[in-house]
Amino acid sequence: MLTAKVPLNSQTDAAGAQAAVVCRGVTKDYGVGDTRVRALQQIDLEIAYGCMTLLVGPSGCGKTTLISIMAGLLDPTEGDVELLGRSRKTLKGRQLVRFRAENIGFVFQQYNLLPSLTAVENVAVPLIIRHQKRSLAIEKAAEMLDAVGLGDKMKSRSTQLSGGQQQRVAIARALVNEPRLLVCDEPTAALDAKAGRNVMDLLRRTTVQPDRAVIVVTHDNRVFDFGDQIVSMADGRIESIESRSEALAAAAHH
Ligand SMILES: Nc1ncnc2c1ncn2[C@@H]1O[C@H](COP(=O)(O)OP(=O)(O)OP(=O)(O)O)[C@@H](O)[C@H]1O
Repeated sequence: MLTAKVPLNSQTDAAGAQAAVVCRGVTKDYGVGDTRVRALQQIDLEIAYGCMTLLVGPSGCGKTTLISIMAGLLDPTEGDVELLGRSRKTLKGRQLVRFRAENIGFVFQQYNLLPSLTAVENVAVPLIIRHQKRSLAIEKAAEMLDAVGLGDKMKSRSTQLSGGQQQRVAIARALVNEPRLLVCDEPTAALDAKAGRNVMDLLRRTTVQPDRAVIVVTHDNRVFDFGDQIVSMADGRIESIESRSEALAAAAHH
């Protein structure tokens, strides 16, 4: 067991399903006084376990702000957030940093790989930071790289990899701690259509599990059919929530 996981969430909905993240009345303001910008307004949202949730909407509608709050990176101005069964208000300072490191993985549009390290060393970084023995960390990282289809690129540096391959290394790095919540901000934006679909397919295969949840912010309508639920935002609010079957039916009518 690599990480101390929090116990399963006691939060249940009417159907008895558990939610990985619950937002209640979440509002976020940036700045103060005349410069104040209300980025989120009264967001109520549940992110179910076992699902990939896509967060979509026009530029500036608040997607990055909302996932930053759901990933425990940003405090809401008002409202409650429950993260993997823990009230956000009970997580402060070093405890919050540790909770994030143990439970939440991040994948960004920019892969943020360290160019002086090999692929396997990049994937091992989160384990080494958490004081895993180097040889064990490299072993675990190699398994993860294999799982994302890069078993033959262990020793490659990022400059020798394609964009899609670098994003797969970044996904392996985000998954090496076995996070229960994976948060991805525009993971396919820098990729061509085929590499984008490969990355989404990989995210689904490796992360959609009964005790995990994945949230993906995307502009990329080429990947909408990968989501189990599609949350559309506009102007800091949630406009609609569609399940996979509804989204596919709507797409078929266009
Ligand atoms: N640090 C900040 N300070 C002030 N305003 C901010 C800050 N970050 C975001 N905003 C504002 O909050 C609103 C929501 O921004 P956010 O980045 O969450 O939107 P987004 O939907 O992710 O946009 P994009 O798709 O362009 O990345 C915007 O009006 C933005 O200008």
